[in-house]
Amino acid sequence: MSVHIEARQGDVADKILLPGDPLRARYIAENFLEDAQLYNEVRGMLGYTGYYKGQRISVQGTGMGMPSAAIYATELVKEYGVKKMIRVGTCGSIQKDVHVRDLVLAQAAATSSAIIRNDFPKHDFPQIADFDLLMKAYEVGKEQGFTTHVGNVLSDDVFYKDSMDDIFRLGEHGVLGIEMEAAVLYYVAAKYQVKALSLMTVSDHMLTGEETSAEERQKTFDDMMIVALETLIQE
Ligand SMILES: O=P(O)(O)O[C@H]1O[C@H](CO)[C@@H](O)[C@H]1O
Ligand SMILES: O=c1cc[nH]c(=O)[nH]1
Repeated sequence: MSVHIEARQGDVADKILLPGDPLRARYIAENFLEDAQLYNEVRGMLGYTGYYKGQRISVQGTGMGMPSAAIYATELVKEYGVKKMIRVGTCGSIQKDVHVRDLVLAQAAATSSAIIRNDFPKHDFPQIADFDLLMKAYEVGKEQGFTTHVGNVLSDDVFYKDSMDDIFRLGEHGVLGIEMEAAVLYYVAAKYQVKALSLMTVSDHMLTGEETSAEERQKTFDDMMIVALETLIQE
């Protein structure tokens, strides 16, 4: 057991998917994994281990925001020996040509979080994806015919913002979308020398207000899971 995960040693696979929403973890376990076993219910942050195409894979909810994601990523790596982590999340687009339902691969993540700045007050330490995971996910996305964008995202501490001015300025500097966890996932991976990648489905559009139906959203989530799972087993 670790502080926030009640799994026993060996219950968690060394390859893991990390959705923010614990119910997305359950959805993945029920729809993509064979023989999935629940290993965590502490705080309702569901975690499962099962098999995808014969390979042992886990899926663990991380909650919303960087403090929560950092807790789960750290315990998974330090206490359970996880080596490859892929976040399967959602983001809001801040680019005209990045549409709702597209897939965003976070090559890097800017952040407003103090977590990294507190550790490195004198350095701007870039948060980057593992190159092999990134390359493989891009290849899989293209092979599957999914609209796949690669670039910077913003991992923000604030969901309800008083002003979008800075966010849209980041868009003018090429940032593709905003979400709340990728940067710290990359930071934990760098700290403990493991591999991490963040994939996001665009759930809403901050510039155009573009929306999608629940059914379409579900289909796109499924596309993202295929990219993430195929990447985890091939890389
Ligand atoms: O859908 P998830 O993975 O939770 O990701 C996004 O959704 C949440 C905000 O609604 C934040 O966690 C953000 O990063
Ligand atoms: O707009 C959005 C959409 C998903 N996640 C966020 O953090 N913001």
